[in-house]
Amino acid sequence: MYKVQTLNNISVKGLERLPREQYEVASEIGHPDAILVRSAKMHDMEIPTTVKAIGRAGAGVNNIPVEVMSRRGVAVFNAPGANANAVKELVLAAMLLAARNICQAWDFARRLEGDDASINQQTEAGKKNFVGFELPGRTLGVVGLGAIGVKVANAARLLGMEVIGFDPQITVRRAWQLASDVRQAHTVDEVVANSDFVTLHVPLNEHTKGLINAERLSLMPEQAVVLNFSRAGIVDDEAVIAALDGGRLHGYMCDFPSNRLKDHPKVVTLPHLGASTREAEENCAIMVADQVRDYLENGNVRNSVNFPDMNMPRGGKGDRLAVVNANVPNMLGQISTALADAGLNIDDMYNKSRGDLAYTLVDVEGKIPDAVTQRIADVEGVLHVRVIE
Ligand SMILES: NC(=O)c1ccc[n+]([C@@H]2O[C@H](COP(=O)([O-])OP(=O)(O)OC[C@H]3O[C@@H](n4cnc5c(N)ncnc54)[C@H](O)[C@@H]3O)[C@@H](O)[C@H]2O)c1
Ligand SMILES: O=C(O)[C@H](O)COP(=O)(O)O
Repeated sequence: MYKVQTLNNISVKGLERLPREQYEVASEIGHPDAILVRSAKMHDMEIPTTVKAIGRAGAGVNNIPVEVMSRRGVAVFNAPGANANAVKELVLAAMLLAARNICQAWDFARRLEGDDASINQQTEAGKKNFVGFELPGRTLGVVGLGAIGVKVANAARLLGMEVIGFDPQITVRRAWQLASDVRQAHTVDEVVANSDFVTLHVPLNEHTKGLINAERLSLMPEQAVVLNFSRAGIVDDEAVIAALDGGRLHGYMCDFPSNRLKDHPKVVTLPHLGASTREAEENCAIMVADQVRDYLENGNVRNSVNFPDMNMPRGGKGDRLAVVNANVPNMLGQISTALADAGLNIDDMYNKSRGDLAYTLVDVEGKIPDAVTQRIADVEGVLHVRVIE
């Protein structure tokens, strides 16, 4: 029986992928084999030594101590693209909210008092304060052309906007998906200097923290709009507030409320709603549950952020050994010697590396005795080893 701990609400559609006969799933559970999580912060959490996999039912993994997990040989998975449409739709909504001053105007309308004739009179007198602008012909700058950025860029083209994008590590797959008339920028500065709207779709890390700062805001055209549906921290809140108060920025639309931001008249903060659609929650949960299950039951790896992709079909009649180790010479030699010394014949073997980490699956004829597993676990550089029956 595998044990899976959930740290957030994970869609039942995903949990249903873990059959009850084989899986015990609960928010509180001893000795879990895997953890399923959304945005719960795991950096200060004591992660049990029994954990072999962490599945993030979503995109961003900045809430997970990925490097620490890599050193422990724990695989971390996410659900790339599974919530991209949900975020795209919210970004489009936010662009329209900003362009037409909808939140401010709605707020005005909700505060109207008096009889209907008076409300009508106040409406007609007040509407001049909310005159907006239209999207066709305006330029949208997209920083980060991954699953979400590409969808936002393509949708903006269909709305008649010019689009300029920047992503120095764009994948071939995303480049194929991107509308061919999206202009390529070579720096973030080039994006911000040429965009009426700038939208951010990059992970939060040491390179993207404070990506939109006072200097970059000063390059933006007058009355531009910044959209941040990626992470708090990618935008310097103080710099944005200064740019809004100084009249350079028209608005700041984001998914991350804070005391400084939430009541500002030119800021709209939503409560981290980007991925909060039924469809996205289901997509993410299903994708990550399937991946974690395949890893626990077969050792296969798909959409991990720290392990190499690996898919070795189960054909053999014996045990499968899964070894996570440092990516250094002679590890395979030591693993196969330990098996050979125990008289175990290798049926199939697959080894791949990713950065400092290497991962090996070995199918043997017969059962692997505990002593052999222990001998391999004791090899210097082996981070984690397990036998899958
Ligand atoms: N608001 C929400 O609810 C919500 C939902 C989903 C994702 N997100 C956030 O959005 C981020 C992006 O999600 P995604 O699914 O598009 O991820 P993704 O991995 O598909 O795309 C990220 C892209 O950013 C690019 N990139 C990385 N560093 C960059 C830099 N310094 N400059 C330019 N490009 C850079 C990468 O090359 C990649 O193409 C996630 O990491 C997450 O933090 C938020
Ligand atoms: O990175 C993500 O996928 C989003 O921020 C979604 O977070 P959530 O799963 O907590 O809604």
